[in-house]
Amino acid sequence: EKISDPVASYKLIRRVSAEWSDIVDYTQKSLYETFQTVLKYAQIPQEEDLNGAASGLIRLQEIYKLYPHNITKETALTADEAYHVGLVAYTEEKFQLAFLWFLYSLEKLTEYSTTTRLKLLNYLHSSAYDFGSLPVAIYFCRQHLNLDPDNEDVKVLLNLYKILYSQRTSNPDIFTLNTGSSKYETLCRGEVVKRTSKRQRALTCRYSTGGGNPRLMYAPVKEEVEWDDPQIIRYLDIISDREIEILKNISRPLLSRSETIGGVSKDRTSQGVFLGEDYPVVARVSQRIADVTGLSVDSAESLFVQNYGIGGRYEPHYDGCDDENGRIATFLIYMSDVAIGGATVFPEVGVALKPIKGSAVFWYNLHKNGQVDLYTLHAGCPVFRGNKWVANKWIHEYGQEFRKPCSLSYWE
Ligand SMILES: O=C(O)CCC(=O)C(=O)O
Ligand SMILES: [Fe+2]
Repeated sequence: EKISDPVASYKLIRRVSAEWSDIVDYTQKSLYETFQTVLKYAQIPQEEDLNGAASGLIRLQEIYKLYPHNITKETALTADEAYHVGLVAYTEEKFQLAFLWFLYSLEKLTEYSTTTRLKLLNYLHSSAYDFGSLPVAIYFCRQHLNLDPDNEDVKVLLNLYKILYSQRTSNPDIFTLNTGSSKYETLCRGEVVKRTSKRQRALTCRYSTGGGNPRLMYAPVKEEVEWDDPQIIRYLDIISDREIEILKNISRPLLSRSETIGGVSKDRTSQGVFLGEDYPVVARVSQRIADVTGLSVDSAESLFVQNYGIGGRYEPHYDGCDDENGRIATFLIYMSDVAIGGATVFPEVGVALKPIKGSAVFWYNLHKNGQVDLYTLHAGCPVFRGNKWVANKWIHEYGQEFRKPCSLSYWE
């Protein structure tokens, strides 16, 4: 949480996961039982966590168009570390990034590295080949053969690459990254769509008492329209720094990997926990949500607190579904600022919402007729620098009959 540089964070995870097992081995021999118990239950990063961190770096590179040299500007990786990131990219079939990491590793190679030149050359030509860049594959294959002239397998490969090269016309440039061009990725990079002046005029702000709610009369909330259709409202200063600290402190020891409908997934790399109303601060936040939105929170889900680490993200999805008592609305509270990245984006409408600590955004996922509003597709962009904390309150249909009545039109 304290480390904001993604590469430094990767290195720390790597160090702890590697060195910890040495400490464990060493202390197995000790007689101190309590120490052993601590070791057994401590949550020390495992190989899976380390691979996850490498995968996070790769996702950041893809979205923000970062070469190994860009992302390691502040913190360099060693040849062994870069080799590991390359391997993870390779297993994810991201051959161009794998290639660039192997190349970086080659540059950083020293006599103390565990990784060898031979291994790297082997991966360099395979990843260039897999990417479709045959001249580069041939170049590194020749280098490989220079170093290991009797290797028959490599000779066969070199011939194969040559034959394929003579037959192929396309030759993609493996040294130049192309950014993902999906709307989601564009928005995450901050390439905002220009707004028409009519649209801009609709984006107003005001103090609101939630339609004369007694609890808000003396302390109206600051409300900003972030988008008009679907309406996305931002509430500023909706939660205090002290409440945020309490929520984080309650959540920290309880966090576990968030899931999607299909279970744990690469699409959603955050940790989360549902907090019950028996915590006074949670009950207070729920009441405030009910006050400002004018909706009932009786049928809502418990508050879901989430933390996103390196490259942590939630790929585009809908919160709502057509079920009876579906998630009619989302109230998303930002419990941290994020130095770079981590915006909530709506690719169908071209909106990017920056996390602002203490603020919240609110939108309806469902039309009045209960069907999903397809414009509410949204995503949490990868966190590039810093740490992102949010809390979600998903509000459901039951209980809103008189607060958000259906329309007379079936289509509305
Ligand atoms: O973290 C974000 O910005 C979005 C989170 C989200 O969409 C969700 O948890 O459903
Ligand atoms: Fe969502």
